[in-house]
Amino acid sequence: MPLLTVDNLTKNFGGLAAVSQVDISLEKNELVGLIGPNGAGKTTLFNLLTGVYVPSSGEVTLEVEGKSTRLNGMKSYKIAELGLSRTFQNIRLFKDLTVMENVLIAMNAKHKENFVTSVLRLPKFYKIEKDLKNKALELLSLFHLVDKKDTLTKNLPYGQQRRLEIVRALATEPQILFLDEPAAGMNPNETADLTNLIREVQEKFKITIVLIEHDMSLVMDVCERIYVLEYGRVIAKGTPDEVKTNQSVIEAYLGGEV
Ligand SMILES: Nc1ncnc2c1ncn2[C@@H]1O[C@H](COP(=O)(O)OP(=O)(O)OP(=O)(O)O)[C@@H](O)[C@H]1O
Repeated sequence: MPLLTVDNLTKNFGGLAAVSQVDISLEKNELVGLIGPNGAGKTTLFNLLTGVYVPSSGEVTLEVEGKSTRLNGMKSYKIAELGLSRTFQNIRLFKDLTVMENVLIAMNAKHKENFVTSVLRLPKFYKIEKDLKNKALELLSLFHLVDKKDTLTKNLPYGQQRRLEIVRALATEPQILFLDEPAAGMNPNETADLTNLIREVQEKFKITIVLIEHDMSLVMDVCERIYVLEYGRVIAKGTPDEVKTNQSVIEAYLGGEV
């Protein structure tokens, strides 16, 4: 059984089918790319899978420990609690909080502690807080951000803000992580560094990662499987080699290098 099954998913905006009859399946612990020309429906698909939009039709089913859960129409926070986390194309951090505070807020959303324990500051509260801080430091260290932990987020260079977005998404301990153009605006060195990090994260945390990315070398390098969208429909899927040589894909990219 796949971890996530997307069946015949459609989202209409007025007369426009931004996502149309999409079938996708995600296995546990795989790295999957989602590519396609501008306006193909990639972000809309992420928005449907993470509860930002309600599908017009179709099914999204999550399989956890033998139990199927239908995600259609579920609120985003509920979907996040079930282990689907994401980053956004436009960075959405708390700019006036420190790097560490941004990570801790994401963690607290997951670890809603007993009210009495937190209000009365019982010993358990301090233990939980210490554990969360250690975990946050571990994640920040993986993303080379530990020395920035007390920096206000708005003062971080752009590339580091993008990395912090991923840390924050990981802090919720997701089973599936959706990354929406994580390398957008990065220079080639930062992109290469990010490619390695994405791979490392997937291996270390044994999670499924879905990546929307315009940087083809990143997608081809890092993804085991790729889905290609055009005008809201899946026009191809397969390994990077299969996708690269697929005629519909080459045409969708106007004969450009894929
Ligand atoms: N909220 C909305 N209301 C109306 N139309 C929308 C809305 N969101 C997206 N669209 C339209 O749906 C289509 C798919 O958009 P989407 O942003 O999902 O594409 P994309 O593949 O992520 O594009 P890009 O690579 O440029 O980010 C576009 O034609 C877009 O204008």
